Amino acid sequence: KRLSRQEDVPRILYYVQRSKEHHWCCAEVTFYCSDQLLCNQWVQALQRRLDLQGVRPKNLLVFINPFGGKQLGKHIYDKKVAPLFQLASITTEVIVTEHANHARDHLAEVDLRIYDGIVCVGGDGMFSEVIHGLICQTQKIAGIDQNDPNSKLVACSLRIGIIPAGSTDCICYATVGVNDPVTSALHIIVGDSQPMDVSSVHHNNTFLKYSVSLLGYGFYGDVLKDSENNRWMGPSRYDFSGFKTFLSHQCYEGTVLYLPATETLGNPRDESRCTAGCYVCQYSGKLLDLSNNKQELKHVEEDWKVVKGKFLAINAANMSCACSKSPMGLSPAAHLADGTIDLILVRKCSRFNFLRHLIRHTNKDDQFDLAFVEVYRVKQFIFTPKYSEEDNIDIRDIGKNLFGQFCSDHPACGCSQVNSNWNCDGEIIEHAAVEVRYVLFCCLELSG
Ligand SMILES: Nc1ncnc2c1ncn2[C@@H]1O[C@H](COP(=O)(O)OP(=O)(O)OP(=O)(O)O)[C@@H](O)[C@H]1O
Ligand SMILES: CCCCCCCCCCCCC/C=C/[C@@H](O)[C@H](CO)NC(C)=O
Ligand SMILES: [Ca+2]
Repeated sequence: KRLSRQEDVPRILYYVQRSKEHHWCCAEVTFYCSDQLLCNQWVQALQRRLDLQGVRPKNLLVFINPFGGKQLGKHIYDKKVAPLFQLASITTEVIVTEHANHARDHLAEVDLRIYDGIVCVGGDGMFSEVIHGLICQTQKIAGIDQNDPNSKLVACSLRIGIIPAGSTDCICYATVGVNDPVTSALHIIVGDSQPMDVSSVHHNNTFLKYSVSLLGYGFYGDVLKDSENNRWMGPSRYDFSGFKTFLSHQCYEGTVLYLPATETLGNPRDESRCTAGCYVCQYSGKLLDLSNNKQELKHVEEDWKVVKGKFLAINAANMSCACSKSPMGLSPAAHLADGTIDLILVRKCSRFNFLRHLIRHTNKDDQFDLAFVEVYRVKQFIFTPKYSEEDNIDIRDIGKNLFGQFCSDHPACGCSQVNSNWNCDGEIIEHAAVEVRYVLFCCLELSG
């Protein structure tokens, strides 16, 4: 950069600048050149360099959920993201969703070959819609039956970017390190990518959902269920329902069967923290490729472990699940793409002890260093509630009619005969009995 003379042609070069704690911003430098020809040569040479990179997207399909989080999705996209895409010469087709599952259904059908990636502006629920549409279309084309829990899914070739505009934004936070729309837009522009583990949830050999962040039964299932009635509160609905759910102190009885992940590196209580280029994920990725290409590793019955009991929470974390409320996450050492799930079992305990565990989600203390908390790194698990789901409906109805809340029927135990439901990336799964397994790490995220 040098001082401008009147006849000089100004050219602005925009670049990514790192600022505080994982934040990125767009900075610029202005060049002045009196030789027009030389100036154009420079611009063309730089453009050629950028084109050669290949990873940068040129055409994106953007979904905006206008009702996620504080309902600012459209504003965030128009004011903070679209101008950056324009500067980077990225063309976009923008769809503002009109109803829930609009993005999922569109993606399941549309010809995706013209796009270099998909962007979702919203929260975890919106990201979940997008991966469902994308995975479903990919399996349909490949003739894969998603209902068969043993099906080998085909990897999706498109990357998904998230512009955070939801309430928790845990998938964005856990992958980028922060939930900032400008940072995510810049990661998308430079073509960053991050593989992510995807788990499938089945019930009686029927496919229910895919999960990429948290699958939570008990506490997080009940928080979500209650919070859906208070969507008008925006993100604070989770605080309100969290407090109510904490006070209700419901525990749920059932059996967990799990298959420990023995071939991968690390364990849920080690000091490793998954970041871009993580060696644990790279090592595990190679192993997974090997076992996929050769023959499936056979698991004998003895490999499965059983835990029976009364649980306040069963949390299955595919990734750390870090978010602004829990900066280290529900499972700080979980990996984004190692093919495993951290299964956290919180057994029945006093309200005080449960509060100690919850508070440790928000600070750096070890939330697993408590006698009533167990954590396992698994490839697969099955949960069977003590009370069958058919009986459960009857019990719930009777309970509601007679007492308003069924748990008051046996206060001494504090254990509910009503089942909880699963919170799957912020979406409710009504079934309590589920079979969950790692299925693929295909969905590359642009904001990595
Ligand atoms: N136009 C729409 N009208 C109503 N619901 C929508 C619309 N578009 C998407 N949805 C649904 O809104 C739900 C919540 O969206 P989203 O995840 O973006 O926000 P959030 O729930 O506030 O955030 P988070 O998931 O991070 O807690 C999703 O389940 C999605 O299916
Ligand atoms: C009384 C103190 C209580 C403190 C509890 C703080 C715990 C915060 C943990 C946040 C949940 C992180 C897991 C993310 C789940 C998302 O998939 C989901 C949808 O966005 N969000 C929620 C809240 O269910
Ligand atoms: Ca994982």
